[in-house]
Amino acid sequence: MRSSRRGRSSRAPKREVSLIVGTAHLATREWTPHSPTRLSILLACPEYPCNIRRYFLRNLMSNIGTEEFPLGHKSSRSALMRVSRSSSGLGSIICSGSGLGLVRFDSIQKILKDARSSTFGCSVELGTHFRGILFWCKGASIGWHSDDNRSYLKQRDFAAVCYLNSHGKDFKGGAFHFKDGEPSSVFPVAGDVLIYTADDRNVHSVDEVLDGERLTLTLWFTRNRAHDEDAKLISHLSKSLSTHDKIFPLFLPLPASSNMYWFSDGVSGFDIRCARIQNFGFRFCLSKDQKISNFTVPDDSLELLNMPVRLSRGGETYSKEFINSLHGLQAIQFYYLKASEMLALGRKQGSAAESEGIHLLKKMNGSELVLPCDHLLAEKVLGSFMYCEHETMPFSWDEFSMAVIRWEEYMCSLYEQLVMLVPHWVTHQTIFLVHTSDF
Ligand SMILES: O=C(O)CCC(=O)C(=O)O
Ligand SMILES: [Fe+2]
Repeated sequence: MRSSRRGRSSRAPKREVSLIVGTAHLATREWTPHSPTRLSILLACPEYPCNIRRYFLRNLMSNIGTEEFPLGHKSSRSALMRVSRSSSGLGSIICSGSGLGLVRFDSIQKILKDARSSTFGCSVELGTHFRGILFWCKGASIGWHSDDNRSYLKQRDFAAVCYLNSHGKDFKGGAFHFKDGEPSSVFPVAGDVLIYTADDRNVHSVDEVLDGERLTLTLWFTRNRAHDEDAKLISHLSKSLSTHDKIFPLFLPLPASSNMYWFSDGVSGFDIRCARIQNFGFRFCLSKDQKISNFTVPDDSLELLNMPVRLSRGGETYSKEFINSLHGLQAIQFYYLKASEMLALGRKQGSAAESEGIHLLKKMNGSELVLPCDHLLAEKVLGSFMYCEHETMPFSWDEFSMAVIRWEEYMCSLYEQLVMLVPHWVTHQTIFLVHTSDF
């Protein structure tokens, strides 16, 4: 469905260069324009507003690991699928306890800020009005619009859309179009970044997502420092770090209320955590303690997903207790992301899981949680892409155990980075990339 069709702006400068296509080099943070002539026109523009209105960088983020990036957010976000498009802003990511990706947000933002100032010639220090991961479920689309097209959005000056997964591979549909100028269409590929001015020189739309889930990291930059979200976020983050002296309360996902994960079409419904876990072939089980003490099942059985759970698969239950269902889901997602590496590593090292003392409790009948989940509806809403992703992957508990250990190591390393970065952010009141030599 298309909406708010708008004409081309009279503000468009005469000597306009529509687009620069370049290849970014992450190591040096430089990029090579595919057309040097265009670059010299670009460099001749001293101030904003300048002649460049958009900028398309292929492969800017490929080395950053786009698939890992949304991992924490994928499992911590709530459903909010009534509108098909949901977002996990940095604020909500921190508040949900899933601080993962924050460090990555920071490095990506630095690259984008550099790209923006060299491209758009904007000499004013820009603040970040919003950065977040946008999830586009099946059925999501957005009609013709410019990103500052509401009075409350006027503070947006530049948009940067970083594609975290790929058209054709991860989702169908979901192509991006500019109403005029080049490129007229962009078919997202993980790692590509599109930067454009938020005004009506860049009227654009996104086609309906026909299947799968489209993921972007979207940032809006502002010249009005009063709308910079950094100060708020830094204050929240430094409070969290000082309150929690251990990594886990900060990094493990704290669930929202259960109805936030519930999707209903009015007749039946499903819990997004259940739908996702069953897609991977797992089931949630009661924790050991709940079995031993005469645990009373809460009236709303979905509340059990906010309590410690265990995971089972094919009639076997894994002994580790996860602090809640989102924590278990994160471990599963990490396993599938890293499964091929784990397989290779496992073959080299033998059964690392056994040496680390992880055992399976076999055939624990009766402890599986019976939860309401309409799988046909889940498939209809989330798309069949979700249901075929992992079918071909052979599963191994040993490798799963290794993945759980690696996941925790990975969270610890991010936490350590955060502990070093936050004091710098507090001093400068901005989230920025601090070089390790400055620590
Ligand atoms: O995700 C995209 O390609 C563009 C998104 C967009 O237009 C928006 O969020 O305003
Ligand atoms: Fe937009």
